[in-house]
Amino acid sequence: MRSGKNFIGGGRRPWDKRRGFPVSPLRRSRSSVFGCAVVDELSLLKNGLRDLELDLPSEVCERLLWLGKELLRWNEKVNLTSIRSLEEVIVKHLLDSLSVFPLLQSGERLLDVGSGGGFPGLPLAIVDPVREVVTVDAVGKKINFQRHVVRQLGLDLCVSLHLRVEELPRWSGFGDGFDVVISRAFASIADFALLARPCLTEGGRLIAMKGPEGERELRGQETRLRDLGLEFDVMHRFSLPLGAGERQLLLFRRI
Ligand SMILES: C[S@@+](CC[C@H](N)C(=O)[O-])C[C@H]1O[C@@H](n2cnc3c(N)ncnc32)[C@H](O)[C@@H]1O
Repeated sequence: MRSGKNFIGGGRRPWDKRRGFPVSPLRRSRSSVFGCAVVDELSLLKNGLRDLELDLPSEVCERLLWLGKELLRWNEKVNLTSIRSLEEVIVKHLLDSLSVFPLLQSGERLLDVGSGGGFPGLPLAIVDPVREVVTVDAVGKKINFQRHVVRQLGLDLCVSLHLRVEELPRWSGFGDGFDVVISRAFASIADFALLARPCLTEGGRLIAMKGPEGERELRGQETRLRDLGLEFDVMHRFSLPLGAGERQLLLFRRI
């Protein structure tokens, strides 16, 4: 894992005490990647993680793959994602979610707004289970899935809430708010900032996970963001593996 900073390695890990986690020997099945037969699922995940400079223990990779498979299993009955293959789930959900991991600092309390099937919140909680992660979504069936994952993986510090983010400051566990509020495919930068700003601690950060449209969306919004008490900090660009698209991570700081 990158610099090992955020991962409590060695000794007994939080999930060791879990009962009933469906541990099965990893199937290293060969399969197609977006149509071309190339690598097995574990290699696809590990290669992508390496590109993100994340070196995760095998059991963490196993948990991530389990999440991907479980998402697809539930998706046969409950519509959670438009993605239908495990390869695409690995690239577009797991790896994309984890692209933000190197930007987080150890111990920061994280809120994922409009988390849908749990992205990016659940992969981030799996990789760093000693971080407090709260995910919210307005749709109950999506939160039901997330709660199932949280239970099965014993993610004791991850809480999934069925509510609108506007209601979150009234939640009993809100406390002083969140050090980092993140969203992916949730709303325009301006709307995300408006809704998320009340959830930030002083000095806290917003991270908008965007496609290539991020930079364009940001243009001309600085004054509006400043009026909300937010300042643009930095943008990170990267490409998903296998030509799955450009991504932009836009960071803002509460001033
Ligand atoms: C396009 S999905 C993105 C899901 C996930 N972040 C991802 O990238 O896969 C947007 C999600 O935002 C949720 N949402 C929309 N408005 C919301 C609000 N005001 N509060 C909480 N969730 C909201 C929707 O229910 C939906 O699940």
